[in-house]
Amino acid sequence: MSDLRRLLHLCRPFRWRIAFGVALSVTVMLSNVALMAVSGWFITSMALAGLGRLTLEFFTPAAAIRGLALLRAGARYLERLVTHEATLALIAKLRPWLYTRLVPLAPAGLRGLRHGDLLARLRGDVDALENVHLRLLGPVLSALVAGGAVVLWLGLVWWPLALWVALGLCVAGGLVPLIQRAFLRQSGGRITRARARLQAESADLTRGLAELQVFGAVERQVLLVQACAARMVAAQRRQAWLGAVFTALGSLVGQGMVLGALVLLIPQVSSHTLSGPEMAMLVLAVMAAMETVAGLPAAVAHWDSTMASARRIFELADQPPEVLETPHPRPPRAPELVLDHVSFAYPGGPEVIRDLSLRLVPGQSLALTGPSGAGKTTVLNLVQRFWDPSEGAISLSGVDLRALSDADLRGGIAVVDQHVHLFNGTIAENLRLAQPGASDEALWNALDLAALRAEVAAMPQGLATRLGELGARLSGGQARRLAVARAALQEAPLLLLDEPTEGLDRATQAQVIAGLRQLGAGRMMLIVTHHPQVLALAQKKIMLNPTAACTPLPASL
Ligand SMILES: Nc1ncnc2c1ncn2[C@@H]1O[C@H](COP(=O)(O)OP(=O)(O)OP(=O)(O)O)[C@@H](O)[C@H]1O
Repeated sequence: MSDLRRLLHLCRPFRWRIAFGVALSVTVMLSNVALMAVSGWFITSMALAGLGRLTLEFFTPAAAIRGLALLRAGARYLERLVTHEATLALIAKLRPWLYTRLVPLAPAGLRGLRHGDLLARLRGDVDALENVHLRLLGPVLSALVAGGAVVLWLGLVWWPLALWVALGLCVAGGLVPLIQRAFLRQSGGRITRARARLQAESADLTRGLAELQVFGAVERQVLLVQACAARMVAAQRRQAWLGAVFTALGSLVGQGMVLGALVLLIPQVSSHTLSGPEMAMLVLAVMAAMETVAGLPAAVAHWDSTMASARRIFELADQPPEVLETPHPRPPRAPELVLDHVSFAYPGGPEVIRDLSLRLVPGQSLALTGPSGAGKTTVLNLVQRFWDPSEGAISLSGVDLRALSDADLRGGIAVVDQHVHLFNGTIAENLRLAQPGASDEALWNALDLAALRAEVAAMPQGLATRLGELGARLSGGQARRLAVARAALQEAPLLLLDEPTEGLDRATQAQVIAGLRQLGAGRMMLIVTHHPQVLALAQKKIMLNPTAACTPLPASL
C-alpha cells in the first residue's frame, strides 16, 4: 500500500491533468449512456408513431442524438490526448527522479546489480508505470464517477432498477476482476521477474560474446536466454488466457444485467406504469452503463505487474548511498594526498586494508603492489571516496575527503583504468567529458601527449570521428591512449592508474607508458600495476598484504 501512496505522491504535480482526463472520460461514458438511451426512446417512439399510436416531434431528439454522438467522439479524442500527455509527463519526470537517486549510489551501491537488471529497472519498470494513470487511476476514478452518476439517475427514475444495475456494475467491475486477480496474483510479479532475468541474460550474451566464444559457451548462454524467453512467454500467455476468460465472464454479467432489467421492466410496461419507449430507453441505458466499468478488469490485471515494477524502482531509489556529500564543504588547499592510518572493510566483509599511511605531494609517484585480492584497487576506490575508511582518514589538498565538495573531489582526481568507458559519440565529445570548454587545439595537444595524434589525424573525420557503442571503432590500445588524453585534459593534481597497460601488446604498452610519464610530470601519481615498466614510473613502491598490517611508510616519500 505504501508503494501506491508513493506512486500517487509522484503523480501529484499532474493531478489537474489527471482530473481533466477523468472528467473527459466520464463525459465520454455519460454521453454514450445518454446517446443509447435517447436512441432507444427515439427509435421505439418512431416505430409507434409509424403505427399511428403516437405523434412525435422528432427534430429535438434527432438533434440530441447528433449532438451526443459528436460530444462522445470529441471528448474521446481529447481524453486520449490529455491522458497520454499526462502519462508521458509522468514518465518524463520519473526517469530523472530515479537517475538523481542513482547518482549518489554509483558506483559502490550499484555493484550488486547486474547491468541488464539495472537497465530493466531504468527502462522496463519505469515504462510499466505508465499504467498507473492510463490503466489504474483513470479507469477506476472514471468508473466510480460515471457508474455512480448512472445509478443515481436510474434511482431517480425507479430505484429497484438502480439497485439491480448497481449490483451488476459491482459484480462486473469489482467481483469478477477481483476473482481474476486471485488467479493472476502470481503472474504479474512472475512476468516482471522473468523480463528482468531475460534482459540480464541477454545483456550477458551480447556484452560477453567474446568471452563466451573463447570458452565455447555461446550455445549454453543462448539456451539460457531461450529458456528465460520461454518462461516469460508462458507467464504472459497464462495472463492473456486468464484475461480472455474473465473478459468473457464480465460481458456475460453485462448481458445478465440487461436481461434482468428487462425482467424488471416488462411488468411495469404491462401495468402501464412505464411506456414502451421509456422501457427501450432504460434498457439501452443499462446496456451502455457497462462501459463505465469496462476498464476495471484491465486495471486489476495490470495492478500486480505495475506494483511489482514500482516496488523494484523504490527498492533501488531507497538504497542508502555509501557516502554522503557534506552540506558544508571546505575549499581545497595546496595539492597533497595523505592517508592517515587508514583501515577498511567492505560492508559485512573482513578487513581489506589495515593501518595504511602515506603522503604524496606533486612530482611524487607511488606504486601499490601485492598479490591479487590484497586491496590495491580498494585503496584507489577509497581515494576516490566510493567508500569511506572504517578507521583513519584520507585527505586531498589538505582537506578530509568527507569535507570536500563532490566537484572539488572529482576535479582533483584523474583516473586511467584498465576498463575504459567510451561513449557513443565523437572523439572530441569523449575528450571534452574531462574539460567541456576545451578548444580543438587543447584536444590535439592531449592526443599528442597520449601518442594518438597521428592516428586521429589520419581518420577522415579527425576529432569528429564517431566511436560507436562503447568505443567499438577503436582498438584496446587506442581506447587506453584516449583515456590518457582525457586524463591529461582534466588537469587534476592527482592521477590514479589502475593497471593502465593491462591487455596491451608491447609496442602499445610502450606508447601508453610514454604518455603516462609525461602526464605524471608535476602531478601526484598513485599506480596499481604488475607491469615492471609501469612500476618504473613510480619512485616508491608499497607492498599491500591482505593478512598483515601494511608496511608503514615514512611521513613523506
Ligand atoms: N565491492 C566489494 N564488496 C565486497 N568485497 C569486495 C568488493 N570489492 C573487492 N572486494 C574484496 O576486497 C578484497 C580486495 O579487493 P581488490 O579488488 O582491492 O584487490 P586487488 O589487490 O586490487 O586485486 P587484483 O590485483 O586481483 O585486482 C578482495 O578480497 C575482494 O574480494
